Amino acid sequence: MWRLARFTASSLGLSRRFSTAIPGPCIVHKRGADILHDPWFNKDTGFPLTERDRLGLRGLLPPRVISFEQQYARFMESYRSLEKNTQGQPDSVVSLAKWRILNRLHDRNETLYYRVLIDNIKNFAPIIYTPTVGLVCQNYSGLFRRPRGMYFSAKDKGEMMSMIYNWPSEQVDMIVLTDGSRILGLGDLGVQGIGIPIGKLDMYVAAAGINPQRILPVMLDVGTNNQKLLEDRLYLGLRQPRLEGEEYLSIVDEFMEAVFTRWPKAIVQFEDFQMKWAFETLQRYRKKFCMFNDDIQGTAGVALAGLLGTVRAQGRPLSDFVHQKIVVVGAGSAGLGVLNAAVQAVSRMSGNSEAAVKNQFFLIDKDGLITKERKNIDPAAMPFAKDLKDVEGLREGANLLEVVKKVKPHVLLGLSGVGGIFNEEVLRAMRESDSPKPAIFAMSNPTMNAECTAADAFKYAGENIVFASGSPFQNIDLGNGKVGHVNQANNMYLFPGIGLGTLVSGARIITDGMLQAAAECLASYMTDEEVQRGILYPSIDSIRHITAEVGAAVLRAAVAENLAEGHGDVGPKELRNMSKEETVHYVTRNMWFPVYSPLVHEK
Ligand SMILES: NC(=O)C1=CN([C@@H]2O[C@H](COP(=O)(O)OP(=O)(O)OC[C@H]3O[C@@H](n4cnc5c(N)ncnc54)[C@H](O)[C@@H]3O)[C@@H](O)[C@H]2O)C=CC1
Ligand SMILES: CC(=O)C(=O)O
Ligand SMILES: [Mg+2]
Repeated sequence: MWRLARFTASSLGLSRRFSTAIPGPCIVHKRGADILHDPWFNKDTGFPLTERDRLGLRGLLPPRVISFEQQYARFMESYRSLEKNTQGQPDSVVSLAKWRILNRLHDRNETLYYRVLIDNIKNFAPIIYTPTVGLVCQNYSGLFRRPRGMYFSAKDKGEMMSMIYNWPSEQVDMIVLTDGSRILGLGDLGVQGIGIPIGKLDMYVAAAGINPQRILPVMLDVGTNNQKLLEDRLYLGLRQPRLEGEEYLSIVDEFMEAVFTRWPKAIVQFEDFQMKWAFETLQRYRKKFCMFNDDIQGTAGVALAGLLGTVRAQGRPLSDFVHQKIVVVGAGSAGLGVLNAAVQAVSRMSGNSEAAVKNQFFLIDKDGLITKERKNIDPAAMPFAKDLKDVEGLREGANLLEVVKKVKPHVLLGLSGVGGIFNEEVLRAMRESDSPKPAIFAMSNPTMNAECTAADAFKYAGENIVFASGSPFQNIDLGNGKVGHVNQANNMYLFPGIGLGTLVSGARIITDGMLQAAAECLASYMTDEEVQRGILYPSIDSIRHITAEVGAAVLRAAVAENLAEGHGDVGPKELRNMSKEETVHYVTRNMWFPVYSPLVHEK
């Protein structure tokens, strides 16, 4: 049962008032200490006297009832004292201390946790998401206190169909799944990669208002090839090399079958799989199950929106995108996803075939510029390999500096996972770019893996650049009142809306059309005035608003493709008849918002 409530702009971090859904009374079958130990129901000292009486809580709590607002203020006070007390300590120590205090609240009282997260998303996203989540994964075995999510391992083969019923929630809407094989730019972290699905799903709750009772972080532990972890006596995962080939795929197949048998309407987001499995599983499942790969498809949409923004920032019409020279550094799942989306966009804009519009793109991997001369070229990178006759003065394997000097690109975009690879020389070479406003996108995560820092980009490539990074950096003070704006080009601007829009449309698959709608929505979100100032993406403070817009765009695309089967009591016909504004309202109405709901019916 759902009631509508109206919240003020400040309580939701939104630019305008809008309605969202809060749960009505829920019936709790537990009693006494079991309720206090269940973070979903727990209100700590906030239980009103009637609930204490009727749920067997009398005497289990100190007598005074503390309001939600007071609890909130108390938590924020503790958080600020922690900030004060850790001043001067190394960043990693401070970040982990902040993660611990948030995680403890998450373990204890989910309503309060998600409320502080939503209201302080700008400050807390870097803790629960990138960059700190990377550090958490690296130290996971030591930080582990209580399990969160589900673990399916190679040893569970044949058991997954029954195991899936061990999850206590009746309904699951959103699953984020990893095999831990490529965690951010940190490589194979095995079972410790579970931190990523947890962080992504926290963003789902904060940004998309997915009900936290209906999320499920999942680790598929098929072993690890990380020798250090295999030798670590505290390592919590399987101590065996990663499964390969059919053995690997049979584990993923079994998991997918189990999930969709129990929850046919769930959505599975694949996250941080090494490239070969990222592409293979996407092809294998995308027409069969409701799933997408965030690193390939979410990142592509966010990068494309940013690339279109850089055209507008140059004061040029969007159609000029077809003339932009773009160097992509990193030929992995993310880099190739971006290139595929960019090629599709240019092909649409120019009316030429995809094969005919690749000249403006240059792809570099660990062995330098990829050309047709390359031996054993990865099939996924093949379409972007340069013909040497089209790149006069460049050679197979040309290094990044040579390529930048020769091509003079409008955009230099890094998805290599290699920190600092956009060094002083490379950044200085971008001063000779053919663009009046060269763009530098250092998209690798976490911060230490960014291709360059914001400060270096503005210092060496010039104050006139447009800059974006995958993890957050502070804006740069350029002196004389001028500010070098730092954008966060991160798939967090799209994946929550892709998931939410798909969920409330009731579509059973996620198509290119739905993903394209998401990217176009993000691309058109900023005003010309903002884009001229180098602001390509909205502030994370307005993440719920942008997610509602993206979700509605995804939903409308699903309707247009005749895929929307409806959700809850809203059928396909009603979805078809909704105006654009009504779809945004409908999506927003389906967002969960954390408030204490009554646990007993009023007499
Ligand atoms: N900002 C965002 O939203 C996102 C950022 N990423 C980041 O992108 C990075 C890469 O992710 P994936 O593509 O999935 O990884 P991947 O492992 O599939 O690909 C990495 C690519 O970088 C290349 N590379 C390695 N060393 C290089 C060097 N020295 N010079 C040039 N290229 C080099 C490799 O050859 C490979 O092609 C990670 O750091 C990840 O965190 C990924 C997805 C989204
Ligand atoms: C942001 C993200 O998905 C990544 O770095 O892998
Ligand atoms: Mg990822």
